[in-house]
Amino acid sequence: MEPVILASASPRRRELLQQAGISFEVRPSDAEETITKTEPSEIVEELSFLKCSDIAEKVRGDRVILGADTIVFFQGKVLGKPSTKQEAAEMLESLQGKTHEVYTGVTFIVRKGKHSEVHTFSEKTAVTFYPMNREEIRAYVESGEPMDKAGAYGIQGRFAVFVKEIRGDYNNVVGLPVSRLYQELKRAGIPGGGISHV
Ligand SMILES: Cc1cn([C@H]2C[C@H](O)[C@@H](COP(=O)(O)OP(=O)(O)OP(=O)(O)O)O2)c(=O)[nH]c1=O
Repeated sequence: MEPVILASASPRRRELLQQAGISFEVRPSDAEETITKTEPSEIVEELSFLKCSDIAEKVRGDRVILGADTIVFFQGKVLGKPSTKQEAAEMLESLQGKTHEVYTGVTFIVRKGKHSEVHTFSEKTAVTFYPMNREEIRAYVESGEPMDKAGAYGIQGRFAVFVKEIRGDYNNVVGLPVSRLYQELKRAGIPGGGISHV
């Protein structure tokens, strides 16, 4: 089978696919991320579809194209990637000491001849932070780690010391629920669930 085409610039998604043994090549999408939904699961599913279909339109042949999107959801608000350090600090100030949810939406399109099958799903993980003081928030923001991450933190980085508890798939927080993805690829009839046994 040809490698999966990953429609994402996220280094975390690359690492997770590598770890899972799913062979892939990268073709990031620059599709505009327009939201028409209100439910967090629908938002991430819609955005993952936008990224995936953007690349699916640009590639030829029988291929599997994969897109994903991650957001943080807290008290009815969607937190994406912060655009300034100030915004990052505000996000962390609101999340510290409390529990929020991380949603990742995944779409993969299976192209066979003239036919395309679209598969979309999302996963939710609840994450609880320990309380953080001003100095801890300031120092973390200064580390630069928050800026390319939804909710202004990376569970896989130095932020780990502030994570009290998680409920659900850890990899979903990092940006790609690989176990669910593997199950869905298998269910869709992708040989070996996309894992190459070479
Ligand atoms: C909550 C959290 C998010 N993130 C990351 C995962 C995603 O890369 C990012 C959310 O932004 P996304 O818009 O989902 O993805 P992206 O812009 O990085 O890549 P692309 O659109 O090309 O697919 O936040 C972490 O790395 N660790 C975390 O703990």
